[in-house]
Amino acid sequence: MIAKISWPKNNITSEGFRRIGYFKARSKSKKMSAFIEETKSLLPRIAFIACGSFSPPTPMHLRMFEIAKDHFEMQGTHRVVGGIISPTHDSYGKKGLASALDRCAMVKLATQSSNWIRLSDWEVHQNQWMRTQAVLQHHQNYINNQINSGGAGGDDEADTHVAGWLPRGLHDSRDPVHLKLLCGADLLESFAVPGLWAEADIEDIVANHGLVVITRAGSNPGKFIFDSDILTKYQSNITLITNWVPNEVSSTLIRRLLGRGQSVKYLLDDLVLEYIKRQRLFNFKSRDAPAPTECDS
Ligand SMILES: Nc1ncnc2c1ncn2[C@@H]1O[C@H](COP(=O)(O)OP(=O)(O)OP(=O)(O)O)[C@@H](O)[C@H]1O
Ligand SMILES: NC(=O)c1ccc[n+]([C@@H]2O[C@H](COP(=O)(O)O)[C@@H](O)[C@H]2O)c1
Ligand SMILES: [Zn+2]
Repeated sequence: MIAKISWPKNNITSEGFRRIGYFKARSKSKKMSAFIEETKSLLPRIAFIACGSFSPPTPMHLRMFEIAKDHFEMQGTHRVVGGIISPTHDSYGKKGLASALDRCAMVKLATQSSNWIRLSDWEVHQNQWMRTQAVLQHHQNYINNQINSGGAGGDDEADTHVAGWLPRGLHDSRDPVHLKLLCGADLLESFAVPGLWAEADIEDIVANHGLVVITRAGSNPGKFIFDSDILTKYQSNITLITNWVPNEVSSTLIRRLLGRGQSVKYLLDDLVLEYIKRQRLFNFKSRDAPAPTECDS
């Protein structure tokens, strides 16, 4: 309990002076933290969007966001106000892609403990697979509309309900929020796969949005940027961040272990794992399950 402090009246004792000093120091440090908060609030606001399969979401997908947020906040250059996970459309058709419904449910569970990373299911609800540039543009436009209208709507999603992926505190100020694409180094390197990405999209992403790349084993993003004229040209818009605590977990490895009936506990969020077991995703085989009898076949 905090002791009640009686203020010295006329005859100020040495104890009184000590207390006055204490209050002065306290108000000084209060002023200082208010000053720091005010300074922070002047920094440009940014948010991240990660596009991928998330089949299933792994702790590394979430770590990417934390690593990126730490980076910008420690540099003291930006305020990170939100993180968005946007699973790709079912028609992306990649091997091992669970249904959008299941992937979205798993992302929701995986982000339950975060107060700033959220699911956007906009991409999966489109009629077809969307290019990443279009996904970025949609979310950026939606954020801009929300800010300009003070939260009163602005486009299709807002007409019915406010999108759940919008950063909390978006309306704390009218300052713009700049959305950057967050990815691992392997996604950056996929820019070089012939026919996979349109050059105009790559240029728009790096020139007008910005790219935040987290290192990943087996990739050399610094060299990849050096080797590309377009990426070198817009290098100032690409933030390359070294992950000093790498974890080579990947959705592919999780799917492989699950399919073999091996444990993935501690590699995956418990809630996500429960969901996978319940829905029997990824050929999940339980070693505890009774051996099939003749009647089962
Ligand atoms: N361990 C990791 N380190 C850095 N980035 C990662 C890591 N795992 C995934 N990412 C990034 O997360 C995003 C989504 O990736 P994706 O859904 O393909 O995950 P994945 O684990 O690579 O899955 P898969 O094995 O199915 O390819 C991509 O930008 C990818 O580079
Ligand atoms: N041209 C493009 O915009 C393009 C090409 C390939 C993949 N992608 C996206 O990149 C992400 C890659 O995810 P995976 O690493 O799981 O394949 C997905 O969100 C996919 O939609 C975009
Ligand atoms: Zn991948």
